[in-house]
Amino acid sequence: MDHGETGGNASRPVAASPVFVMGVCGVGKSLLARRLADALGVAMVEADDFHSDENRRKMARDLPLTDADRLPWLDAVSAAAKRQVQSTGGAVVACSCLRRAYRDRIRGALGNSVFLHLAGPRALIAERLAARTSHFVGAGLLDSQLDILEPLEDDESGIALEINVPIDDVVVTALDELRRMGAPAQSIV
Ligand SMILES: Nc1ncnc2c1ncn2[C@@H]1O[C@H](COP(=O)(O)OP(=O)(O)OP(=O)(O)O)[C@@H](O)[C@H]1O
Ligand SMILES: O=C(O)[C@H](O)[C@@H](O)[C@H](O)[C@H](O)CO
Repeated sequence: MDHGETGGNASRPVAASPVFVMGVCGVGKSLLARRLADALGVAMVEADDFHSDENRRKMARDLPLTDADRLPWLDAVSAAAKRQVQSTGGAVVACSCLRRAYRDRIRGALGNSVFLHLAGPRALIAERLAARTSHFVGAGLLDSQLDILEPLEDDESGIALEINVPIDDVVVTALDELRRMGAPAQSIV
C-alpha cells in the first residue's frame, strides 16, 4: 500500500467517481474523509502526504503556497486517487482544492469527481486549529486560504456542508448527499 493511501477494500462494489473533501486548513477534511472512506469501503487519500519538503517547510512557517507550489502537488494527489479508483474502485481524498482552477485540473486528470466543501465560521475553524497540536499547519495559514477560496460553482458536482455540528451528523449528511447525487451509492451500507 502506498504512503498516504489507506483502507481500500477491493471486494466491495463501488462507483468510480472519486470524492474530494475540500476546504481551508483545519476545517475537518481529514476527519470526514477518513469516516467516509470507511463507510464506503474505499481508500482514503491524504493530500498532505504528497507535499514536497519545500511546501511543508513553507507551510510550517505560515507562508501561503503559490499556484506553482500547488500544481505539482495536485497532480501527485490526482495520480494517487486514480491508482485507488483503479485498484479498489473508489477513493475519498482529503484535499483543500481551494480554487476552481485546481478543481478543473483534478477533473482533467480524473474525469468526473464529486467535491464536498466543508465550510463554517472562521472563529470555529481557528479554534479547532489552535486545539490541534499534531500537525505541521497551524492557524497562521487560515486567512490566506480563506482569501483565495473559491466555493463550488453551479456546474460543479458537489455540495457545501456546514461544520458547526457533531462529526457524526456531517457524515450522515455527506452520505445522504452522495446517495442523492448517485455518486458511490451502491457501496453505502
Ligand atoms: N465536526 C467536528 N466537530 C468537532 N471537531 C471537529 C469536527 N471536524 C473536525 N474536527 C476537529 O478539527 C480539527 C481539524 O480537523 P482536520 O485535521 O480533519 O482538518 P483538515 O481540514 O484536514 O486540516 P488540514 O487542512 O490542516 O490538514 C481536528 O482536531 C478534528 O478532530
Ligand atoms: O495550501 C493549501 O492548498 C493547503 O494548505 C494544503 O496545501 C494543505 O495540505 C492543508 O490545507 C494543510 O494541511
